[in-house]
Amino acid sequence: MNVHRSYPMEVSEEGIRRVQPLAQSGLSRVPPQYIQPLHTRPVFHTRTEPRNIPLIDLSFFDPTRRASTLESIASACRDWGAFHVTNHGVPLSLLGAIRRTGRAFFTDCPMSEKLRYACSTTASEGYGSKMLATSDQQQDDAQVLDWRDYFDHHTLPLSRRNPDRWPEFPPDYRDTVARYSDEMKILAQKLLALISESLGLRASCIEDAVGEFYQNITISFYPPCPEPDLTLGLQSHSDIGAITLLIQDDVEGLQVLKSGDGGVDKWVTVEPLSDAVLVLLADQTEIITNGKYRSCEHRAITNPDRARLSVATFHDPAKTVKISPVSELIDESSPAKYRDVVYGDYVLSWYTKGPEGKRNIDALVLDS
Ligand SMILES: O=C(O)CCC(=O)C(=O)O
Ligand SMILES: [Fe+2]
Repeated sequence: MNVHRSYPMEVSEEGIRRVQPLAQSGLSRVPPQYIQPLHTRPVFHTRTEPRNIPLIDLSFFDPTRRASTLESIASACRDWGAFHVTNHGVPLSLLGAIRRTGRAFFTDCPMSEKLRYACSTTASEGYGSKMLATSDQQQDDAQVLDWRDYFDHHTLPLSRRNPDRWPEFPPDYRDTVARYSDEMKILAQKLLALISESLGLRASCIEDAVGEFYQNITISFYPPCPEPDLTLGLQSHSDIGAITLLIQDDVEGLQVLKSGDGGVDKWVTVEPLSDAVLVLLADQTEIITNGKYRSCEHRAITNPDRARLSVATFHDPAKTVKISPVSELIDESSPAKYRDVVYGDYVLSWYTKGPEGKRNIDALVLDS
């Protein structure tokens, strides 16, 4: 059966299936390409033992609080690779504005208008949904699609920023994304400095290793899904750059993988906190810190009732930058654990092999 043709309504001109019209078509079962194999399906657990990721208040003024904040950052980075920050300096009205404008684009813009911004390759800017990577039907049948549409913006360096390629609706969309980009850059710098200091490094150490930020902002929209136990909004992955700053609306869905006692990993749902920003360490920070801090594996689950929105701001090195563990963290008793990698090669391998879990960074681990 040609499954592509059996759901004609939601396939756009360039052949990419958008999830939102599919969800709105009132189907009671998801098409087969969205069904996860048994081992990656979300297992719904009763929340008898709620566990929250660490919450760190960045408003320290006296030296004693600064020392304990650095200590909290160190343990959050070691144990989770993720933490919430409050009093982060980003105006709360701007967090509200980007959630509002992002949601308005997805819910109030007609599809014909959205498709003016359609992007057709995974790395390009614009309105997208996960695509089948090949034109080979058999191979396509083996792939699983995410229950998600998104808009990706190239925001920094300024030479990559062209707001004409972003939605015109709602009217403050472009200005909001540009202001949000600038604020997130400042916060990412502040956080990389604190993360460096929490390892006893000079404040600029990790930022120096990353170099000028290549920043992308992805607004993800997860429509309600009729079969949440069979699907994922976004498959499990770690982000490939240096540091990701994420906000969500009030609908739960993001989960982080927490390694537990006895080597048992558990998915923990990240509680939506409207004023907080979630920090996710990404793969290049794991390499730079020689594995002292690990990147955070995460995924998004779906729900049957409410659409969910998140805004992820990625800060990556330039493609030409060589990433390696910093010399300050290497000595005889703690040798380099990762081989050097040119960031562009890392990205290429990610797009070739796919994001599943953390297998890309695992390929760089040196034998001890
Ligand atoms: O929607 C979310 O909360 C996660 C988004 C994400 O992980 C990503 O875009 O890389
Ligand atoms: Fe991610």
